[in-house]
Amino acid sequence: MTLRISLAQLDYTLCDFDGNLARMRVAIAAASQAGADLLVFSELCLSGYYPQDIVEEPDFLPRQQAALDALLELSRATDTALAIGAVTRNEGVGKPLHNSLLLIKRGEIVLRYDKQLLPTYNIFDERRHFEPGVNQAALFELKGHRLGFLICEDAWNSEGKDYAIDPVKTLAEAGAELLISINASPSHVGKPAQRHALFAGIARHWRLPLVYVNQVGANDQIVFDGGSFVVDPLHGVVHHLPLFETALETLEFEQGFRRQGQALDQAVELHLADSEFYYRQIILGLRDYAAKIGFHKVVVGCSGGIDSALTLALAADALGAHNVVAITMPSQYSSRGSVTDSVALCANLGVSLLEHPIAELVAGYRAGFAGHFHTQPSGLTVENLQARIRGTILMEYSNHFGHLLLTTGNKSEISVGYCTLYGDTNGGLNIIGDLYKTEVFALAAHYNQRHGRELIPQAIIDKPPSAELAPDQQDSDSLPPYPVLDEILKLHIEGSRLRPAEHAHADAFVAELLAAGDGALVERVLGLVAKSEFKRRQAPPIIRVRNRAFGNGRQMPIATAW
Ligand SMILES: Nc1ncnc2c1ncn2[C@@H]1O[C@H](COP(=O)(O)OP(=O)(O)OC[C@H]2O[C@@H]([n+]3cccc(C(=O)O)c3)[C@H](O)[C@@H]2O)[C@@H](O)[C@H]1O
Ligand SMILES: Nc1ncnc2c1ncn2[C@@H]1O[C@H](COP(=O)(O)OP(=O)(O)OP(=O)(O)O)[C@@H](O)[C@H]1O
Ligand SMILES: NC(=O)CC[C@H](N)C(=O)O
Repeated sequence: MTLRISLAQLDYTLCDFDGNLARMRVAIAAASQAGADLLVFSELCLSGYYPQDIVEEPDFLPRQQAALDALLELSRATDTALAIGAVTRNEGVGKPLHNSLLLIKRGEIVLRYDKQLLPTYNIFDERRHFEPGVNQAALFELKGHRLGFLICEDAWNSEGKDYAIDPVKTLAEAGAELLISINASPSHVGKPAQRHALFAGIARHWRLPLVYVNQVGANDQIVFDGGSFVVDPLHGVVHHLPLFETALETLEFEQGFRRQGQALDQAVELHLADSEFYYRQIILGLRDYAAKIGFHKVVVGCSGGIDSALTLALAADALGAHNVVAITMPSQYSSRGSVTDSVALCANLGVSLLEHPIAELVAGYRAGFAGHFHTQPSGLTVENLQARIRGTILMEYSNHFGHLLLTTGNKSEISVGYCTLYGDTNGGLNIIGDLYKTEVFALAAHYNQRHGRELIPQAIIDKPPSAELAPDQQDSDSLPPYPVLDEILKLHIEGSRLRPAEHAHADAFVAELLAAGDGALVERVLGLVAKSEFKRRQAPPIIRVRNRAFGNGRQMPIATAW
């Protein structure tokens, strides 16, 4: 018999139980209308993924229960069964909670399954809160189809993780005929293709079709790209929902999948060029961060350099140009281009630009120290003073107008600590902090291409990177050229987590440096990375776009002899 399955790819706000329930209610109405037998939501959909230590708050479970009760009530009015994710209580030994799947039909929970493989690596920390489920085949028969349920990491055993159990095997051997996987799978460059390859392999190996539902949207650093899909054992992934957008779609399943009566029997490829992927992930990341917190406008220091230009351009697309304010703060060391290029950039983007010069403030500060320093501060102290005065001015605009300050450091600078604490590191969110400087240039070029116009002036893209904190200063005075620095950093920070092609490239590049006797340079870079951990610990959250981002994806001590 034909089974109609709806896939609900929704954007949940963490612990907004009423709001999440309202989103689910709309999906239930649409799926019922479409005659769905089963509506599949994503992992932990009632609370959103991942509520972290909020799950330990005494009123977390009662508040989630109220939403669940309302959902059970809603489900009485429809024939559509609902597969949802929720935190449940563990009545046995171990951690007090489970990460569970509940199958709901006509007001009853007809199946409960507790996630068996709990990811605890990189950005994940599920073992901190949850006890794994015991080896259990979560089977349920619906319209003559034996469905087998999984929760996200349950299917990732084959990814070199070497878990002792394989929930997919358990289900296959117990006689599942169609696998249903609910997920909260964070996005980074290369991830959608990785998922397709993994799940196509599973479907082929076990000769089982599969439905994969992911959430979409951003929660702090983490962005979910959605991209839910269905897999046919012969053809691989035969259909996917859009990336970076909410969606609800109803498919038919009998021997294979059908969409609006058409058989889905062709493999579909999902390919976004890296720059476009970064663009879409960052836009969604900023938009959701601002919306979920309640910021409407952002403020950015505009130096006439590439980092602030790209930050402004992305912010203008994410929030609307009228919601972005740029501030130019020329000093005695600022090039003419610093202001003229800023004016051109902001005019192109339609962003308002305010001028707030700092020369007098710097002079006043320097004079104020002279008595105690027995000389006026100079060198690095004055470089940092300028950055801090700018950082303070930006925070004053943020305080006064209530705008979110976007900080503008890229991954290369953040890696080696080439930034001033309480200066240009000030801010509430960093949207380009997981892009190496070479990727910042590539994304700026892509941005212009995407808009069919040179919105970011070529003069900004072409100028040599400079902090402009001292006369004729260039980044290359203190750092190796960015194409060299970035390859060393990629290998050091991301290593085995790089995509194969990136890994091979960085590996060969660094091997060549070492063969050319540049071992000291590599050592210096590694030393700078280690020494600047204290700055990263105090830095604003970064929207994650690569597999290993700074933040809780790379947890390093500060006071270490390593
Ligand atoms: N392990 C540790 N734990 C806690 N605190 C530690 C610490 N080590 C140093 N510190 C503290 O940190 C201070 C040094 O850090 P900080 O004040 O930031 O200054 P610092 O790292 O010495 O200098 C900033 C560097 O960034 C460059 N910069 C600045 C601004 C923008 C750009 C750009 O192109 O974007 C580049 C600038 O040219 C300079 O080379 C020390 O005085 C000390 O107070
Ligand atoms: N003259 C300035 N006016 C306004 N903001 C500035 C100015 N100089 C620096 N900033 C702020 O400090 C950040 C660090 O800038 P800096 O020029 O030192 O180096 P950068 O990392 O090359 O960044 P960018 O490419 O944006 O210039 C800038 O992105 C900007 O937000
Ligand atoms: N929520 C999860 O279990 C996520 C882990 C999984 N490996 C993923 O990234 O897709």
